[in-house]
Amino acid sequence: MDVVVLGEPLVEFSTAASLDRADLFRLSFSGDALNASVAAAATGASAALVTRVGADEFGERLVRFAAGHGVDTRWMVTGEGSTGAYALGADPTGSRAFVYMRAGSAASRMDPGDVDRSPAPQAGVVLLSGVTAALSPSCEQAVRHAAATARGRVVYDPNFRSRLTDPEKARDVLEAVAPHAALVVPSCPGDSGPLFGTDDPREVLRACLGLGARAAAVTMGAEGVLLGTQDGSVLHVPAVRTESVVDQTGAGDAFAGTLAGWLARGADLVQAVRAGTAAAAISLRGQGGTGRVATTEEIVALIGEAA
Ligand SMILES: O=C(O)C(=O)C[C@H](O)[C@H](O)COP(=O)(O)O
Repeated sequence: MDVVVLGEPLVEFSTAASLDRADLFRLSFSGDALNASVAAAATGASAALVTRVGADEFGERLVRFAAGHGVDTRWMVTGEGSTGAYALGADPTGSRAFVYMRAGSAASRMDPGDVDRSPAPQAGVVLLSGVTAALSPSCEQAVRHAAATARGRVVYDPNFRSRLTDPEKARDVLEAVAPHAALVVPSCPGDSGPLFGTDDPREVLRACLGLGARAAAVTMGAEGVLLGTQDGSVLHVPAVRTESVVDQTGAGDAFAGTLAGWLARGADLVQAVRAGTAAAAISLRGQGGTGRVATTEEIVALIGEAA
């Protein structure tokens, strides 16, 4: 398997209105792990999502949705607990608001055994996230175990969510995973404040490398990506401009999933980051986490090179 993603797919109820007023929601499917695995599969890499869904209609639909996007669903198993869901809307300031309905969900019951039963240890790239680690203590163990047992490259997206965890716990997981990571992809701002106490991207980069990650790609939205490696090289990769921004949800996951797919297909780090920035820009054109998935042709047209 080229890419294995571990985490929780979610049913998504989204609206452009504010959550305290909206009465019509669009139903779709998201969650950081699903968004990333769909993006990885779209690169032409083989990509599996390792998770559990509930024995309910939404669980079945999530599996169908992932399969429809080319994700290998053999390790999306049915377990106790319900399928997780979230509502996405605008908050009063105009930025996005999330409400989670995922406590005790089937995916939150994953444990290190789910990793051992999956192709994660042998995969070319294993993509892990702070959201997955924050779901429950057993999920945190699964993330730590997946990082420690991966023979391929580990990519870690801290994806800090204050509604799921606190900075101290999130930093603990990051410190445990970073020494195993080929690449850490923190957002700045976003992950940077809670995890590193700074919104200076160069400091965030230094901190990630200081924790032992072989490379770090600090994502800065419209400011692009700051990519640095242990040999001291630092490169600024500009963002790909896009005019029609509908919704930013899932842009970070599209970045991570796409770069994981390109890395697994033999691209170097710089190419993979460039591909990720193109996929992130295209994802801004769709509503929700999977509303607009970039094709390889679109990515190649934007960055002028192929994996
Ligand atoms: O918050 C969670 O747990 C989710 O999984 C919901 C969203 O789909 C992702 O969070 C989007 O993540 P970004 O790519 O950073 O926009």
